[in-house]
Amino acid sequence: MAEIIDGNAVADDVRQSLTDAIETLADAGARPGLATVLMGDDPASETYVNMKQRDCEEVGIEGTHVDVDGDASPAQLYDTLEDLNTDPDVHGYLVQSPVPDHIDYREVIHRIDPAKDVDGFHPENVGRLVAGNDRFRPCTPHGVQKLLEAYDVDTEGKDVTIVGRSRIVGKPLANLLIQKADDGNATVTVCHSRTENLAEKTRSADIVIAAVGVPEFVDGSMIGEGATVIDVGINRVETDTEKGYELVGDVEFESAKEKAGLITPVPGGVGPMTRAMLLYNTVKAASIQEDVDVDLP
Ligand SMILES: NC(=O)C1=CN([C@@H]2O[C@H](COP(=O)(O)OP(=O)(O)OC[C@H]3O[C@@H](n4cnc5c(N)ncnc54)[C@H](OP(=O)(O)O)[C@@H]3O)[C@@H](O)[C@H]2O)C=CC1
Ligand SMILES: Nc1nc(=O)c2c([nH]1)NC[C@@H]1CN(c3ccc(C(=O)N[C@@H](CCC(=O)O)C(=O)O)cc3)C=[N+]21
Repeated sequence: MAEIIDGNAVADDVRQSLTDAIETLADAGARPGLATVLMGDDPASETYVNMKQRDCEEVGIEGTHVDVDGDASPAQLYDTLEDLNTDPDVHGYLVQSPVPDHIDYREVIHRIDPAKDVDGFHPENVGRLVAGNDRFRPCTPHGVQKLLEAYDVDTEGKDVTIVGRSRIVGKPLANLLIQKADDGNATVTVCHSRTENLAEKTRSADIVIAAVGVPEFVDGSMIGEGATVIDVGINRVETDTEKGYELVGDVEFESAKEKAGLITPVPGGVGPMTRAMLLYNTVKAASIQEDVDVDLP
């Protein structure tokens, strides 16, 4: 029976250690600023953006939010981005995905100043990461690394199987875990919808990371005895409850926890870490732009 990883507690620790860096910045007369941009009115996105703003308040980051009408033209959205690129009080910002169908998210990312790209999605930042010279690690992959570190799960020499090869989770995480670095040095297998014999690849792994977007895709039969299981998935499944939905991961928690040595829950696993690492990147962005050295956790 697995030990359950407490993502909220590790995220709290990250936030706590960031407050020292934020104080150092304050002593130098600088306050880190993060802006969130939300186009349209996707309810899940609204929840996340609100949480991100609350996180900012908690640690002393100046949070601002920009709502863009769901019917606005690409040019109108780009104007908003240009304003943020030139606003000296905004050290970092993100455009919450998904964006409406008439907007090309790739084009949006191109227009974000790479120095303010706290999601780490801009091609310049992706290239730097792949080259082993990262500036902003994407928040979810970085959060997974921090969770593993907090629970003393060494990745060096270990077999890691990632299910999912997305631009925002699977691919950058694979790149980070194969880096020649203390929090890398793993042997990584990346699975996707065309993978054959997927269960064999997860079953033989020391660490299984699920980022599939399919509720309960990975079950206990696909997990090796004692493995570490990281569930990145966040799926809203409709229920009869007052909220109307329940959050379900990409791992079938009940069967997986019987096999795993360590496992993340949903909610309370990777999600809070994603938000904590966004604050981390914002503090890093402010430190670079304000030319103030800070200690980052
Ligand atoms: N906790 C957090 O902070 C975050 C959570 N998420 C959650 O993580 C999950 C993944 O998100 P994201 O990476 O953006 O998802 P995407 O939909 O972009 O990618 C899903 C990946 O899973 C693969 N896949 C889908 N179905 C199967 C299948 N049947 N067998 C094998 N592989 C499959 C896809 O393969 P192919 O490439 O072949 O299509 C793709 O590579 C979602 O639940 C999302 O909500 C996302 C971001 C942050
Ligand atoms: N530009 C951009 N950057 C993102 O980082 C980004 C995005 N777009 N679009 C959507 C995904 C998803 N994502 C989550 C962040 C926090 C939680 C989170 O905090 N989850 C909590 C609970 C959330 C709840 O109660 O609804 C938990 O798992 O415990 C989840 C998911 C960031 N994303």
